[in-house]
Amino acid sequence: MQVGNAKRQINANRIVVKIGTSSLIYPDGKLNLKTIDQLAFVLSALCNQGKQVILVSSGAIGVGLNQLNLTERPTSISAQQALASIGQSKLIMIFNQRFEHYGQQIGQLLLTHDVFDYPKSRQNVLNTFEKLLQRNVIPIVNENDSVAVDELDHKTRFGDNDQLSAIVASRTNADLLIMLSDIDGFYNMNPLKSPDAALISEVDQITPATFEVAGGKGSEYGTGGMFTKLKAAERLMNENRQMVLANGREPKIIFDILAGIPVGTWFNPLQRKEFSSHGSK
Ligand SMILES: Nc1ncnc2c1ncn2[C@@H]1O[C@H](COP(=O)(O)OP(=O)(O)O)[C@@H](O)[C@H]1O
Ligand SMILES: N[C@@H](CCC(=O)OP(=O)(O)O)C(=O)O
Repeated sequence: MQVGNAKRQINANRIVVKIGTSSLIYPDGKLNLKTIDQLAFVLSALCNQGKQVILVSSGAIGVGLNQLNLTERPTSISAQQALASIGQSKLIMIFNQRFEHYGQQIGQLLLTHDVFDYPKSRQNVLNTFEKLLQRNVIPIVNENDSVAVDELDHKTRFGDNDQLSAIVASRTNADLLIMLSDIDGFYNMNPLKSPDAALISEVDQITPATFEVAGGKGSEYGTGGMFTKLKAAERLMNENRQMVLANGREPKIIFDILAGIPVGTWFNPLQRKEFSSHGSK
């Protein structure tokens, strides 16, 4: 782990952006239209610049709660799956409206684990991603919460969109995963519990000690907390890919990230550093 302020070397053409529920919904359950609109603007602008963008968006259950004026997440699986069904259709409708405003087409992909487990369906979904990206369409991905189950003999759930976004970034051979959350980045202690926690600007390898400072979720609406974000970063770094974790409050931060400005936490694998320090890239 390091703390640094130098300009970052980020050359990304195919980018996966993941946004968590806590960035899309205010603590009182209302939709954060400002963030949603700015996200649509930024991603549309990137497409106009010739970048290929995939959005992994959480929020189905949160928006479902909002639609039914509920403040607490129900405990039963069936109630959560029903809420996801209500929320996902509303969420994609809002995205569609906002992206249309910026002249940007979107497509929806709701995925379960088995889609990636079986070679044929994996290839089909990867073909779909490729076709959408070739046509300058932004695929908007979420887990298919309304059908996903997780039983001993029937594991189809991803469980969280942090892992799903890393799988999508890996399978689509993306250059970068930008993970937007309700926190400025990865801290050396859980900032909710330790006011003295310091932001780590760069992580070049993830060790068991890294996981020790990862705490749980920060809000009613989050799910995995920092642990699942580190698991996502670990998966990507093992494949020599990069991830930036940053605050999603103002999605314009994505422009800074792509310009190499040191915001958030840059998970930049050691091999990549060694590679570039030899002047090969
Ligand atoms: N070491 C840490 N650094 C930063 N955040 C942490 C850390 N440990 C725990 N957290 C918590 O993780 C939360 C982000 O995860 P989560 O609530 O699941 O958000 P999201 O909806 O964006 O996935 C932060 O709000 C923070 O409270
Ligand atoms: N698929 C679920 C979100 C799961 C999830 O990982 O949520 P989050 O921690 O907010 O990214 C939903 O759309 O409600």
